[in-house]
Amino acid sequence: MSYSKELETALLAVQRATLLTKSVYSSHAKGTLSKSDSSPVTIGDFGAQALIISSIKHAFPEDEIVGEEDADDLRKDSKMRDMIWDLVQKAKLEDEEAETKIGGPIKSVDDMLNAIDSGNSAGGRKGRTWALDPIDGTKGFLRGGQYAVCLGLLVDGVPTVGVIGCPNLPVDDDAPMDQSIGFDADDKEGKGVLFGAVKGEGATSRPLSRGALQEGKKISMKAVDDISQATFCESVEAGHSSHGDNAAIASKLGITKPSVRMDSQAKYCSVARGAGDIILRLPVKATYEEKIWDHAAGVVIVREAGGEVADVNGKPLDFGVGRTLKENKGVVTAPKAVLPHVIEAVKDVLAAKL
Ligand SMILES: Nc1ncnc2c1ncn2[C@@H]1O[C@H](COP(=O)(O)O)[C@@H](OP(=O)(O)O)[C@H]1O
Ligand SMILES: [Mg+2]
Ligand SMILES: [Mg+2]
Ligand SMILES: [Mg+2]
Repeated sequence: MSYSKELETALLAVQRATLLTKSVYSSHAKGTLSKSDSSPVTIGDFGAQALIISSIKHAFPEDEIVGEEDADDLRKDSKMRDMIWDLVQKAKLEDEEAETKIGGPIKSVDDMLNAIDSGNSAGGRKGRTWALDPIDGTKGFLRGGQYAVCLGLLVDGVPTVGVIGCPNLPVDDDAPMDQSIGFDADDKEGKGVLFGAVKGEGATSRPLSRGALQEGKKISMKAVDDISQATFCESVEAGHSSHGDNAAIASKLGITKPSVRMDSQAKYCSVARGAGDIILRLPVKATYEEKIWDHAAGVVIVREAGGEVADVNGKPLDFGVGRTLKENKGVVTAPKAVLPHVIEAVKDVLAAKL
């Protein structure tokens, strides 16, 4: 079946939400709270979740949504709630037809809080479920690094549509992947990319705009003939991915170039357009369960660009078991043809640690 309406809705919804996040990114007051797992959340995360869920509910009222955030803290904190309401009202696409397609503005504060809380689906194997990460890489967002607004559609547990907005990546698909950021609030610097993919139909990138969608261009991964020349990427945060294990695996593969460290699913987008080759996310803690919203959209984009993902044991990622990837450990991404080789190196390094 065709997913053209799903793709268009997701592209517009993510694009509108990036406008909100950009306004928070360039302001000093990010309204940061600490969540129960002591990870940060900002007014940008809440506002983006409200806008995207209201877009999905407008176009597909029956669909389930697994969103990272909930509104519990906001129901107790009127100052924070008012800051978010202000942001949400200002974030509008400058194209009436586009804005109408995603339902127009949210009507009231209660509707905004209810939208945020509609991301409470338990997920699962049956039916249509959107996995939403309103700001992925919140720590990068706070540090002035990369971050991404990520929305994936799972159909019977299978990642089927993926859309990611990366306001701080260069528009040029051939730009090298480095850590230079330099965000420009007036969009003068050629930064801000919107990636999209539908299972079986390929992946595209287009510049983020403030109105109607720009035209998309096909993207694809680079072929890796000599794995020792591959570029590998990993999280900036050592608490999210074991830099030591990642380095040992790279060395086993003969890779001598240092890793490129980047926050968020901007990593998936970068390798999907050939700016890097391999992503290593080796678990830091054996008990950590990866969240489906941290991977669903990126997995569709990377697969449609010629890549494949698996966990550290080479098992396919199972998105149909709830809000987390509890049947998997870690995530490894590479061009399809070389993934088995990378997984062998991962297994060797992990076995040597036992
Ligand atoms: N101990 C841990 N291991 C792996 N991932 C973790 C983690 N603690 C938090 N994360 C996840 O790492 C994500 C960011 O990934 P990256 O390091 O690639 O930027 C966070 O997403 P959010 O920023 O959306 O909360 C969070 O869900
Ligand atoms: Mg978070
Ligand atoms: Mg995330
Ligand atoms: Mg997040």
